[in-house]
Amino acid sequence: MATQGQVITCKAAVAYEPNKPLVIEDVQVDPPQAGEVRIKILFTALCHTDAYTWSGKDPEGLFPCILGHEAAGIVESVGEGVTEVQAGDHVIPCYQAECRECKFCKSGKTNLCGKVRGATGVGVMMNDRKSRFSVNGKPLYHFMGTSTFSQYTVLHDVSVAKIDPKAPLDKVCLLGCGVPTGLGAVWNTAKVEPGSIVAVFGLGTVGLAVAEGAKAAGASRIIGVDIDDRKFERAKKFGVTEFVNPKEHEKPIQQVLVDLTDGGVDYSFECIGNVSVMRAALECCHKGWGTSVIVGVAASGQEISTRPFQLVTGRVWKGTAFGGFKSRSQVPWLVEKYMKKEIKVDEYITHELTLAEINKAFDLLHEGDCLRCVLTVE
Ligand SMILES: NC(=O)C1=CN([C@@H]2O[C@H](COP(=O)(O)OP(=O)(O)OC[C@H]3O[C@@H](n4cnc5c(N)ncnc54)[C@H](O)[C@@H]3O)[C@@H](O)[C@H]2O)C=CC1
Ligand SMILES: N[C@@H](CCC(=O)N[C@@H](CSC=O)C(=O)NCC(=O)O)C(=O)O
Ligand SMILES: [Zn+2]
Ligand SMILES: [Zn+2]
Repeated sequence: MATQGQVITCKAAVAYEPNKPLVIEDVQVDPPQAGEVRIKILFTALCHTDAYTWSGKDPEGLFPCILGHEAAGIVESVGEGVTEVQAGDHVIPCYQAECRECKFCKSGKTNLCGKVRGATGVGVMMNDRKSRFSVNGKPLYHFMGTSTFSQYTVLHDVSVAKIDPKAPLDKVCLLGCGVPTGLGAVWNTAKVEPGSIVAVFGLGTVGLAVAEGAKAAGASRIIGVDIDDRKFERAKKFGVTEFVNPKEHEKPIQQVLVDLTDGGVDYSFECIGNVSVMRAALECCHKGWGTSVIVGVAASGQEISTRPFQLVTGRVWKGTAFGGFKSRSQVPWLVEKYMKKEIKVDEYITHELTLAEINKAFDLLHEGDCLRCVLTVE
């Protein structure tokens, strides 16, 4: 490859400061070092977690940086010792790594991986604790170990899932975050059984994927809760069977749901990132067994609370990261499921723009009818 071993200059969207428009810059991307992979990103979507970090409310948010973590691309070159991918492979960057060797990976109890998390949380690569990105000689921080708002990016090899080259990258880029998170919250974290009553708080991409997962799991009722009525019609296509808008009720939403379900739901999922809603999601669960899963990401300084009695009386409070999926092992499997039309992906894409239009894409993300906006990066 002509670019192998060379610094590549390419376009990237740089976040210089919280909430200030991203700037499309010519950035320099260093070659991958040992255990690293340089990827040509072809498509990236925007996730609300990008917006959250950009807002300045993420305690791990560092600036200037290159955001982005829901993407697909092709390996451009690999560093020394990389064996599982090679130039030309089609891949999905995985913000949640899977090394298969660390205490977490070997535990069989979690999809979290400890190998590179200490570096990805502070915006650098593990090898030399430095960034592979710079602009005019000044380093830019990496984000979530992925930084996909760039035509080229460098990842740790443990964060790269090799996928079927026949899969359409402009669609399967969504399998880098939101859709697997919702499906996995149901299948892996909650393990919803057939016949269950499920409540989904927040009907964005993640909440709709929860509904899709719950329908596939055989839930008998899937109650969608959202403050925006416009979300309801679309949610039916993802499996939501009933809708509740908390604004239309005087009683607390947890009481509304308890009354609707003869004592509470079997499973609830908070897909917003609002700590008051997290409490309601727990408290609408059935005494003795109801389980609530926190999926939404809440801002720095926010804390959850409830009466311990809620747990003493058998409700269970859990959380999920990337839906509990082991990234390198299971993202290719999710891609296959999509290819076999067993899971939706296209249906979550409501907008398509280019990397140059990224600020417009963030504006869209905050409007009610946008689920995922896919950017063409090339
Ligand atoms: N745990 C994980 O691994 C992941 C977490 N996330 C997080 O999941 C959350 C949801 O992401 P998206 O679906 O993309 O967001 P979104 O913004 O598209 O959806 C949120 C929905 O919640 C609704 N909503 C807002 N306030 C509400 C309230 N008080 N009561 C009821 N509904 C309300 C909104 O109208 C919207 O429909 C975000 O916090 C995101 O950061 C996203 C991906 C992975
Ligand atoms: N830096 C943030 C962390 C926010 C968070 O919880 N991220 C999720 C993924 S959200 C994807 O869109 C996650 O998987 N967390 C596990 C992890 O190891 O980061 C903060 O501190 O708030
Ligand atoms: Zn995300
Ligand atoms: Zn690991």
